[in-house]
Amino acid sequence: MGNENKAAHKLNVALLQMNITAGEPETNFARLQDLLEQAVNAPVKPDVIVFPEMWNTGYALDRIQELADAGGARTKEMMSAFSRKHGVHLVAGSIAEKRGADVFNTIYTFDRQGEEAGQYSKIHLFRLMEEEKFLQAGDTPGKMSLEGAEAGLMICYDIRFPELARRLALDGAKLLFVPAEWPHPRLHHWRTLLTARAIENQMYVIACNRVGTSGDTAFFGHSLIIDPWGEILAEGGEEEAILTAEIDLALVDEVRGRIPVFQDRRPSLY
Ligand SMILES: O=C(O)CCC(=O)C(=O)O
Repeated sequence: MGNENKAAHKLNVALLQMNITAGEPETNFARLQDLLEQAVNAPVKPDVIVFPEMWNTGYALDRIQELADAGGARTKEMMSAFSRKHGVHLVAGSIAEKRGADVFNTIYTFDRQGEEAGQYSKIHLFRLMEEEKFLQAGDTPGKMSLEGAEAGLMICYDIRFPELARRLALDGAKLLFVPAEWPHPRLHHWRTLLTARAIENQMYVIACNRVGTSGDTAFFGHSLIIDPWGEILAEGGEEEAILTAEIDLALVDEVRGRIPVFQDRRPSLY
């Protein structure tokens, strides 16, 4: 397994900042499998691997009913087997998931034994990409457990809603995972919002964006791993890449001790 000697609170994180071909799940599954193999065969083996949003179909929303993964079955089978084989946690991006007559934008997560460790369907659908016309919104905040720590799950547009990240932090999250398909020209918003979520909640923010183009829309990558003090530990460029960083969960408590924001809140006033 490789990482047995590390302190329990230290984790190596890898982000698969991949290109996604809209409407071609076969191409995307093959690409993802290739990147996963690269990630687990790197000199420093990851403890947790994160993928971008809607990586199976991209934003082929007009065909999403036929393209979405029914019950997430294909994704779950592949990811469960991979995480078990390699003893790695997966935050398996999000996929277009067919559930009954509806399609959701859903994250599945898996532990080192290949068991499902929590899931989340996007709560805030993004009108600029017409998500609300084709997708059903989730109605429950997303959480997973990671080596005994709580982590929150959010997807892309969700980061514009600070209340959701705060709710997850109040419920015990020390990390926040954010799969995304965030396009140009809003790089400034992406970096600022993610950094703010990390600083205000004194938590790790681990955000995996896609690269490449889809129609007229260009996605800039710039996946980010941000520590609870707001320092950027890793940031992607605009090309396909695997980004890595070591995180130390002990830093969350240390930063929360440095500035006691959670003790000083006055929720009765606002
Ligand atoms: O909020 C934004 O600017 C981008 C959001 C987005 O692309 C999404 O949620 O898919």
